[in-house]
Amino acid sequence: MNTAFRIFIVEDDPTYQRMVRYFLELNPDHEVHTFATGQECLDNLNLRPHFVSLDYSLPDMTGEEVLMRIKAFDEHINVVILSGQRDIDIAVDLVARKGAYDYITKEKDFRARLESHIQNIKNKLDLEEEVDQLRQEVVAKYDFTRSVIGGSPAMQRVFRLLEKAVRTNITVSVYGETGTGKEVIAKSIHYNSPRRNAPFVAVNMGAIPKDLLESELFGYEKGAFTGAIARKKGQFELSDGGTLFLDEIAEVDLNLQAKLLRAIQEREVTRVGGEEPIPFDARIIIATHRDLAQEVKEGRFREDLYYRLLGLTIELPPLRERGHDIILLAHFFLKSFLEQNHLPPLKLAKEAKNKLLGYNFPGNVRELKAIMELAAVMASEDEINAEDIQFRSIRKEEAFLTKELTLEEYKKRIIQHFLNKYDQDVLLVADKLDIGKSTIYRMLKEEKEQI
Ligand SMILES: Nc1ncnc2c1ncn2[C@@H]1O[C@H](COP(=O)(O)OP(=O)(O)OP(=O)(O)O)[C@@H](O)[C@H]1O
Repeated sequence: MNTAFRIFIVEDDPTYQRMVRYFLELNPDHEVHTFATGQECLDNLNLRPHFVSLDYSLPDMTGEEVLMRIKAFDEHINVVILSGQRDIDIAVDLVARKGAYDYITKEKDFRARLESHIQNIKNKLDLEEEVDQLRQEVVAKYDFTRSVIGGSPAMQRVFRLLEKAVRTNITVSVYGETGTGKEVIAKSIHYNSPRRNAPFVAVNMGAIPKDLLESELFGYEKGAFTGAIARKKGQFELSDGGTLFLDEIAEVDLNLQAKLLRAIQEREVTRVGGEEPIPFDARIIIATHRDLAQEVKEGRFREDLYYRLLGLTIELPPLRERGHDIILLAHFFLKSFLEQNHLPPLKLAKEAKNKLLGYNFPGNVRELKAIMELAAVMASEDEINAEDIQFRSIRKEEAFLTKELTLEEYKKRIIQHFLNKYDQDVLLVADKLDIGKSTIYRMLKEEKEQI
């Protein structure tokens, strides 16, 4: 702890009071205050003691009453009851039911026990401080103005939606190819929302075997099935107060979809093998790389669940459509990798940038991250050159020609692709494709009219 550890001794026996004060003050980190009555102690609670040693029998009120009023003032104050032999039963009850930290009897080992309690409470407070600090760090990490990198018009649109999403509890559905950052977006929403101090729980529906998914989501009661040796909470319950991120939602089978719908609609779950409905309060964020509307059309996804989950829709564009973001992200990943590995800075050569800009990134941002990390390792001297950038994607490029469009439609797609790639810069795209800029303007006008 950085500040003094503040101790209240509430004790009407002056000899005891002096003795306890003496040995506790031997530790220079302790700030000790003594009070002979319950009222005096209560009057000074604004000093915010970390620890109160409370004699059970005081002249003006019982230890129970003082305890209750301390807890009503601030339930985090740790109170140890000092009791005589005849009050032990009451003291035990105060620990079990009224929130006292423990009780001590005034016997030989009294000093050792008091000191051990104080040490435990200090450790507990240190841990709480550490957890708080870590929590702040996570929150700062997911401040989306810093953690989600992107300056392209497509990502600016995403940022505007993120700002709207964090203000309410609306369900959010995130669509995007693999590696486009769906989970990063979900975390950013959580850590920028008022729910940031409650849990963010992510469940990858595609990664859990089908027959385990239900108990994973909803939990189970002891004896619900062979192997259920103790009751277990499900992810819905664990996300209470926070955010539940259901990744790869399209992978859930129709049977479980019905149960999901019920849970989300009623805002309560029933554990497998249980009867009692358990309410939960979590914001739901879903993600998929599939076209969920198409899944509905083909009968693989329930229409009612689809509409329930739709909420605010965020479409993450593939990296190849984010223009200069490729370079922003490349620098970002390069810098973090070098920092994490305590390596000196590296520049990114122009040819290396051009090589990156000309690639279609089937694995999206995740692939770029891996490429940059490898490039940092491969680079000699202080620069990453074109040959340090290695593409090893195992995914095929989009099967462009299998779509069977008309030549005119292909033309539009190609122009649109280049517009996205070069941040809607018509002149640059006209130059790259070697066509007249009026062709592009005409196409854009036609599209507008169709809308
Ligand atoms: N805009 C971004 N800014 C910074 N990092 C990003 C961004 N988008 C993605 N990343 C990083 O790329 C990697 C992949 O992101 P993430 O896991 O969120 O993708 P995903 O779409 O959920 O993937 P999948 O569909 O495979 O589950 C992560 O390391 C993530 O931190």
